Amino acid sequence: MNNVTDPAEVRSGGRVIALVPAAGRGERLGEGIPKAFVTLCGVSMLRLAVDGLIESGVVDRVVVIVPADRIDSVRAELPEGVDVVAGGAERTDSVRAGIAAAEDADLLLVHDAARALTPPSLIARVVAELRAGRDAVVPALPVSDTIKTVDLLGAVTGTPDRSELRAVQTPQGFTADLLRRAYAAADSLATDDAGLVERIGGRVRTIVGDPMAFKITTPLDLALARALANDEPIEQ
Ligand SMILES: Nc1ccn([C@@H]2O[C@H](COP(=O)(O)OP(=O)(O)OP(=O)(O)O)[C@@H](O)[C@H]2O)c(=O)n1
Ligand SMILES: C[C@](O)(CO)[C@H](O)COP(=O)(O)O
Repeated sequence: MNNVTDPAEVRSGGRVIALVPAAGRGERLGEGIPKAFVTLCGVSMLRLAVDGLIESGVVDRVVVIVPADRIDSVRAELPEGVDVVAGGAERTDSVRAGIAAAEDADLLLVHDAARALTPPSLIARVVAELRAGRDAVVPALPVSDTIKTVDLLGAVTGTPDRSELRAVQTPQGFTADLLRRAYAAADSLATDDAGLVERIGGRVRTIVGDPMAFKITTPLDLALARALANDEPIEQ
């Protein structure tokens, strides 16, 4: 086991473990099965996401987090060496389970099975930023719509300056120590892992994301992903 503690060594030779939360229900997709097991070109989103991480060449170990009743079938489907653990009710719970299983990590990536077409080059760029000295790195893209804040009745309460807004993607990368501290301090759920790091005062750096890393959430997203998976090589 690599047990690097020197910060410089963490950067240069530290062990990278990627967590792939895949225990969601996929209610917005509405396919009737957990989303990570919906297929593109006959391959599950989970398998595509794992393959992308492996193809990036920058990940030492992959831990997937799945519904408890899928553990055995996922072990059979995924390449040998990929670890499989049970998820929880919310994404934050599932990531927490993955962190517990990644005790030998120096650097942690948290990815979504739902971002099945993420190019390996994006994964490599996130790890390169961590190795260059960043503690928390998230891929992000400018938003193309105007974003409004609203109250519970739907009345508009504000229009944030769009130039300051970004839509963030995964994988999000962290030093393992920082992410563990963020999760230890978390007393409520977050919609992304960087949000928990922000809550403990961590500095999170964005890098330019990739449109192919979009999250397959709705039936329209799935139609787009299936069209892209048929028409394009997965690697960019
Ligand atoms: N309890 C949960 C909820 C989500 N996820 C994972 O987190 C990623 C992003 O979540 P999302 O896209 O919201 O997936 P679902 O929760 O499945 O979608 P929905 O909210 O529509 O049910 C997905 O890979 C999903 O499987 C998870 O591991 N455990
Ligand atoms: C983590 C995430 O993919 C970053 O954009 C996103 O916040 C997950 O949100 P979801 O509602 O759980 O899909």
